[in-house]
Amino acid sequence: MEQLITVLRWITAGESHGPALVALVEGMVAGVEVTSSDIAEQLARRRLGYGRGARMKFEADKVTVIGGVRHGRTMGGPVAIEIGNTEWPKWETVMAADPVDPAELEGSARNAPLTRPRPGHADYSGMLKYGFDDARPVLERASARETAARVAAGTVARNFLRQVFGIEVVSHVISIGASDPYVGPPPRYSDLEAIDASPVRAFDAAAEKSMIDEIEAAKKDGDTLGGVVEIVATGVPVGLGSHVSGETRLDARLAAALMGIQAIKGVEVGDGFTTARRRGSEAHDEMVPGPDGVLRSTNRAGGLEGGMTNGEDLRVRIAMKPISTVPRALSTVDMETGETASAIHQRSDVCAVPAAGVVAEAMVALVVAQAALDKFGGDSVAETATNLGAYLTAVHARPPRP
Ligand SMILES: Cc1cc2nc3c(=O)[nH]c(=O)nc-3n(C[C@H](O)[C@H](O)[C@H](O)COP(=O)(O)O)c2cc1C
Ligand SMILES: C=C(O[C@@H]1CC(C(=O)O)=C[C@@H](OP(=O)(O)O)[C@H]1O)C(=O)O
Repeated sequence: MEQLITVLRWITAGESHGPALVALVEGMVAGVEVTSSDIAEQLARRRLGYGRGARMKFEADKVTVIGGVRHGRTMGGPVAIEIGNTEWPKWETVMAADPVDPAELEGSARNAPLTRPRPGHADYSGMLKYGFDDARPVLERASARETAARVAAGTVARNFLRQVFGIEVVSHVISIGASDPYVGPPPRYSDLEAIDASPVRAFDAAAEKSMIDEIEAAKKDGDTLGGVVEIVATGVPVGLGSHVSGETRLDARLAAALMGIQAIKGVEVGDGFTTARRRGSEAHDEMVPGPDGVLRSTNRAGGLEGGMTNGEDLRVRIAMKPISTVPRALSTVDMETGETASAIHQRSDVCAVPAAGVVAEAMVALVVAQAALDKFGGDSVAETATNLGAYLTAVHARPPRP
């Protein structure tokens, strides 16, 4: 029998302008408290952010939980969540699943073949790989609209982590474009409300102003921006993940999940790139005996050593590239004629870094929940909590107090 490496799995389906997106979460224990409004609340956070495009203003995310939850609690089976696209009526012919009468599509601007691939988007490689003359089927699935489904899946993981472990996940934007980066201590979960109230999801007023100035300047120039986001998980017990192989290392799993978010081009664990410039004596987190076990004087490692959590806050950063649908359209090649052309540009976000932070929180919650279920197992919240309790009793007894 094939070895089952992980218990928790998730998958999404659906296109940007299709009728709906769907998220499936398999392997979640029974008894996790989750409601449609919890999911809607997280989805609303993803839509916020200075610099997002027109679509975010007129579209709504319509949440329906279609399986796995009864009266606000998971039942142990796969959780299925549908997010209706309220834009669907405009696209129901162009994106119809069943064949349509060609006469219905004739003259439709929305159905015009997209043959001028955007440098930086999935258009070009997708057209060649899948043999399409039109980039539509590629961009429909490459689009970060899909991240709404990830946030929905992440809500189930988030609630599980809070309920059983007291783990909370928070993110904040460090910088946008060339703005002055935030330097200071990482936020706590209690700071999340204030961060969400910031139009750029900044933790600091000076950094916020610099980010907004950057977005304004880019918008004026018909340009787009990326940036850096930090994600922190608090309350994580020691020992999630494992050193025994590459694929069980939690830093590797987090990096893969975060890199899987559209437009994310870099992941840093703890002080990552800064640590590479330090000497060993200044790079690690020294240990001292404390009343409740071992204490650390710093957390440069971001709570991860040997692919395992070490009991400190888990801290990772992601680098997002600028949006590739640049209003001042970039040069490309028309795939129909072979001639030089301007890349597709209809509408777009100027900057989606604040939204990417909310998506990254969801991915961190899913990966940490997966690692927690790998370690503690169980079929119900109560069973996982009992297993956790026995482990924590053993952990807290070490080392012996002098
Ligand atoms: C929240 C979010 C919103 C995005 N919005 C846009 C957008 O409006 N226009 C665009 O061209 N790309 C946008 N992107 C990025 C593209 O989806 C992404 O660049 C594309 O799928 C190609 O993948 P890659 O950048 O990972 O190579 C967004 C990404 C995220 C995470
Ligand atoms: C719809 C969302 O993001 C979209 C992500 C996206 C892209 O290319 O990734 C392009 C834009 O879509 P459209 O081309 O239809 O304007 C964004 O609005 C969303 O986040 O819900």
